[in-house]
Amino acid sequence: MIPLDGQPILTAGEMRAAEEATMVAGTSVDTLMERAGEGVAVAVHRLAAGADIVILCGPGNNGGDGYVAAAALHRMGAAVRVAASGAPASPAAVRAAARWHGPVEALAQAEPATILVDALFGTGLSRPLADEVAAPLHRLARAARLRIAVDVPSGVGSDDGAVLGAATCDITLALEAAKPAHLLQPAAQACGTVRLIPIGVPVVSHTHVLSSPLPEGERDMACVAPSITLPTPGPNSHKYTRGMVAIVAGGMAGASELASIAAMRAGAGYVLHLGEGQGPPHALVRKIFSADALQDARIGAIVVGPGLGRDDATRRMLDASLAAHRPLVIDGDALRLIDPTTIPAGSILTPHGGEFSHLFGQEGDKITRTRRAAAQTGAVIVHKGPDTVIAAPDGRVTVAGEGSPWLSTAGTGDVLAGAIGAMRAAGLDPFAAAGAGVWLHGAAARRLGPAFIADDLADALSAVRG
Ligand SMILES: NC(=O)C1=CN([C@@H]2O[C@H](COP(=O)(O)OP(=O)(O)OC[C@H]3O[C@@H](n4cnc5c(N)ncnc54)[C@H](O)[C@@H]3O)[C@@H](O)[C@H]2O)[C@@H](O)CC1
Ligand SMILES: Nc1ncnc2c1ncn2[C@@H]1O[C@H](COP(=O)(O)OP(=O)(O)O)[C@@H](O)[C@H]1O
Ligand SMILES: [K+]
Repeated sequence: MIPLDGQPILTAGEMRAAEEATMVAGTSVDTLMERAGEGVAVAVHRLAAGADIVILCGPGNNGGDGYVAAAALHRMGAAVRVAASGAPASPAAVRAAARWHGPVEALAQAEPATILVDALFGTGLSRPLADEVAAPLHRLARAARLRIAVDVPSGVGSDDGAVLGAATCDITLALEAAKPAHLLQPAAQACGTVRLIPIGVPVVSHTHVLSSPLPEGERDMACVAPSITLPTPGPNSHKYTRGMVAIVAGGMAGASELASIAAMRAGAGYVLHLGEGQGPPHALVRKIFSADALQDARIGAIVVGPGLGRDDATRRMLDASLAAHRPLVIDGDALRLIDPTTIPAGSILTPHGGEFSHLFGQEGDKITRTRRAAAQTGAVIVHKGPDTVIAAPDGRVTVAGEGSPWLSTAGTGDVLAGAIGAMRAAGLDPFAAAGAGVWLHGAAARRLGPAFIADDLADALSAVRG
């Protein structure tokens, strides 16, 4: 069982194409189903620790995996039963079902078990679950102590993360690759903890789960997405090579203060706070805002938008920021003021859902929408939320799975903007800087645990810098 960190994410269509290519290369669908079912059985056997198991099998290949797993668990000596929503329909599922020699209970009358394995529908689900399937699924899920989904919980939209009747599971065993539903809400919540079971289908994708930073030596050995890097000072570093970040302050001073402190704590060598105000930290360099102050060629990133306000004066500050021709992180109010056709290529935009819809509309799933917005603007888009999607104009996407729901507190977005500014000013390209900032932000939140405030989060960035 492999964690999702850095793994490719494939849509149902991409997964089918990868599976077909594997079959053309000589591996039969039965072999793939065998590997899937055996892998699921090994994991379930370990998780069940001797408790009784009921496997719910659907009509397609997800159900086929269930029958294979049931036969394998029986061979392992587990107390396993099968309940089916109907007869197997796909040819491979028919062959798999023939290998299960025990009784098959009707789903509607199935007795509960301590361990529920949900193999009703996988990536092939094409419409919401009918009541006659959803009702017994939920009844059996409520009665079980542990709920394990095969590939995806039955009743989620694999590509868009919609919930179409699924019962919430504790563990999802994803076959070969992550699917968007494992990361995108609300389906991700129905998945519980997601672990991968490899089944020997080579997969490539432009979409990956955001990976943790890996130490230098381990990078080539890990067969995952390019890992993120956190820029670290060397013996010859000085404050400007570590990155100078200018933060444009506006009417709501606290927000830009948070961004400034976050930039410092994320590792910037020099943070220039352009606005009124005084007080600690003493290392923060404060200057009144002027267009001239943004002309300093050493500035490696300008963060504009946190607490900026939306009046004519702040619009001029945004215009001056755009005219400075320095790398930009555009957040908050600046996302409401900006004309999307004037966004300089190479900028990083950090919209939450509302800001994103205002700029780019709402059509399509979150990954597709974000990728399209990046291609349209030439900017890296960090589409925030419990399932933050980061898209580059060239089509690369990473999705951050593990945040912390405690991030849903005022000011945490300002902290993120500052952290990304620090990464960009240190020389990372916009996509890498966005990924590094989002990772630092999530890691700091997880470290803090419950009920922190944005000020704590900014401070905690130092501790997860590594
Ligand atoms: N992609 C791969 O490499 C592999 C995939 N396998 C499994 O195959 C699954 C995909 O299999 P399928 O494409 O057969 O699809 P599913 O098994 O997910 O379900 C498709 C079947 O359910 C029906 N159906 C769809 N929505 C329904 C609804 N709401 N109510 C009632 N019936 C509905 C369809 O008409 C079809 O008969 C994966 O999730 C995975 O578990 C494995 O068997 C092995 C390898
Ligand atoms: N439920 C949640 N789970 C995980 N992360 C969340 C959740 N809610 C918000 N976040 C994260 O918290 C930050 C909030 O940013 P934003 O909405 O701009 O807030 P603010 O403007 O108050 O700073 C974003 O990084 C977002 O991804
Ligand atoms: K399933």
